[in-house]
Amino acid sequence: MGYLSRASKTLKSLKHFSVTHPFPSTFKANPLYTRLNNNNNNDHFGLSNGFCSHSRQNSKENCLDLSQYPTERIRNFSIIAHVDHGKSTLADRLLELTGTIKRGHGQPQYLDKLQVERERGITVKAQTATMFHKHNFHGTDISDVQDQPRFLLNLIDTPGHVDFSYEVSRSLAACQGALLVVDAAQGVQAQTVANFYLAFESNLTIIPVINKIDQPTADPDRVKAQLKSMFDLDPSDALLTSAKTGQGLEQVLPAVIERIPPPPGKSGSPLRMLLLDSYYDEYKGVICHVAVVDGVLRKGDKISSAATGQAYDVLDVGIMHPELTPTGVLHSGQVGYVVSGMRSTKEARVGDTLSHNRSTVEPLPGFKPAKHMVFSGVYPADGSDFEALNHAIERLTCNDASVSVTKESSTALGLGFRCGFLGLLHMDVFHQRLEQEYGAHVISTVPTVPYIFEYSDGSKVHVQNPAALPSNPKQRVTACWEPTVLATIIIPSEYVGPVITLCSERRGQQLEYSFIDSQRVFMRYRLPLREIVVDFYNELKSITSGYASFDYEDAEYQQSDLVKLDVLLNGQPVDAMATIVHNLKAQRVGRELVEKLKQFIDRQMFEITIQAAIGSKVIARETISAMRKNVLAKCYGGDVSRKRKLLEKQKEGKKRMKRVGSVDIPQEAFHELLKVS
Ligand SMILES: Nc1nc2c(ncn2[C@@H]2O[C@H](COP(=O)(O)OP(=O)(O)OP(=O)(O)O)[C@@H](O)[C@H]2O)c(=O)[nH]1
Repeated sequence: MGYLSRASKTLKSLKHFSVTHPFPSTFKANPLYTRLNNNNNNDHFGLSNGFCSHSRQNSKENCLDLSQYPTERIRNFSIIAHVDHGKSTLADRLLELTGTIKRGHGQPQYLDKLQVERERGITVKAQTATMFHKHNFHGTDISDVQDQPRFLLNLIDTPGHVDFSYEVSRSLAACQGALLVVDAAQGVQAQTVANFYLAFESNLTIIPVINKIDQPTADPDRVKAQLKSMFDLDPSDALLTSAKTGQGLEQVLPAVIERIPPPPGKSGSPLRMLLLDSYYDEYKGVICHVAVVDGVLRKGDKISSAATGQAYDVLDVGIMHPELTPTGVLHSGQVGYVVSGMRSTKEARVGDTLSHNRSTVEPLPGFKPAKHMVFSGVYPADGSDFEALNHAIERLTCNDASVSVTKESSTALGLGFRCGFLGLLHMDVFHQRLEQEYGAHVISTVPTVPYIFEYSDGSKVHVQNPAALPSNPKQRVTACWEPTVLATIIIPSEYVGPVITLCSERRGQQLEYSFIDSQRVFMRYRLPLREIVVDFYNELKSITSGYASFDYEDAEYQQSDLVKLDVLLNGQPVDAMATIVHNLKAQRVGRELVEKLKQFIDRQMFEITIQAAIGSKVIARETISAMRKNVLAKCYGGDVSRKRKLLEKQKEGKKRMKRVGSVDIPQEAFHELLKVS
């Protein structure tokens, strides 16, 4: 079951409980606790020495009395790494070690709770879990584990893919340290570099963890040397672990406690908390994840938002342990959740400062707004579903604050939305979540990057939708600019040639070329964003047999020679298929577009011409000859009910088509166009 549904189930059970019984004043009565305790028998807290040990109830209650954790006994840390280097698996092991989840709980990558994360095996949302751990500082002579001081540890598991680095940077705002996980065989990769700098610039204490040392090709010494040469990290500080076999894991939490400083907040100061994330629950409304920087938050308090000035009552407050666990209070330095009756997504702004109502506090710095790299139209597959899609997008954006949404309309597709995403994977994941979590079927238009066009009257416009440009931009446009990125590419040295060729084909400019060690090359390129959003990474992977790693950060705009490419069906332009391309590539892209469309549009009762044009100049053309698609063609004789079934299926398929003029276009045609670069 996905995280959201599990969390909402928990909330539902709490809600139900509060109707039939007074809300539990002690944790003993909490049904969630009962569930955990029953599930775990003696195992839940008895996994190891030094942890919030004992299965007994009062021990759990002791842990959850948050007043016993002054900031000196709190550590907030993230796990950051390149994709697939083992963050989520390491998080699983730490949750098990501390008894927060049962060992062998069933599902690996426990904190990857969304269906899309499980299906794709990637982390998309940062997830926080609170753990309790007993620790004896070096030199302190406390031999009995029971007498050792207990620490509250907030672990934030972060995504590795470049599209989700906004999640990483937001998570780091709640932390004082980070475990930088590096695969012992693959070594430092592009996102290792990017994540290191994110943590470094946030002044976090970085603990290098060389993971997967169980692999036959593991070479921890080589990785240590890379960490030293690239980041000046002391090789003796690196922890060697295998999250798979458990080797070396016992050093991780002691290192977290001893090396990472406690959070700096002051309990006695007025309340200030940072809104880190939010999601929508059917019953409770918006659930906010917060980091309490100063002061104390209690259930029943009245709080207000610095961004909107709106006041709210705190209806519920607690920690993620790892599910929502009410505690009634959060002290400074702690990370947890707050339910405050927010009903709309617009109220929960990530990066907002929440404080006690009417108190005047300096707002926290918040976050840099998300930078949208790719824009695409999102339309309901069936035009009558617009309201349902509107509702679904509103709910989903509450859980994914990095998507921008504005309404738009298209002559071909009707009413819809223009959405801004952090990258193509982000866009893909957003669509998948709309479908899986909200049952919405959508058609998305060709993704575009945000261009700037200057018109002859001197005005400049940001263009996120190619359809917004006049068909012959050359008539009025005097200059145009496109966004660029600074890309980091790390590859084994034998692949340098093909990668340089690929980058030049994509209009890249090499900025740096150096060796990380005897086998691996580090390259920096400036590339137009348009050239990397579509299929660059796949091609890079394929020409390097999967060994390349790639990351990018946004850079400034550069002047460019851009044209609008229109697609016409039977002479009629389809606004949803228009795209902006570099003049030099227009011919090739136009040809590919019409060929793709020819493959995906079925023959119809009349001839269809498909054209790609710049202004009035047609640069590519294909024709689909007339014919009714006979779905019964292969049905020689046979049962009449079988024929009826096929015709019904054809009718059903037609519902999923978009009619542009007189031409029916299947959804897949729109999807396929996304892949043309
Ligand atoms: N041999 C070995 N495999 C491991 C180890 N740790 C993780 N893995 C495997 O590596 C793969 C990726 O692990 P994840 O924990 O999902 O990696 P991640 O860094 O969280 O991935 P993203 O969230 O997509 O960035 C999984 O198949 C794990 O089973 C390890 O110590 N040894």
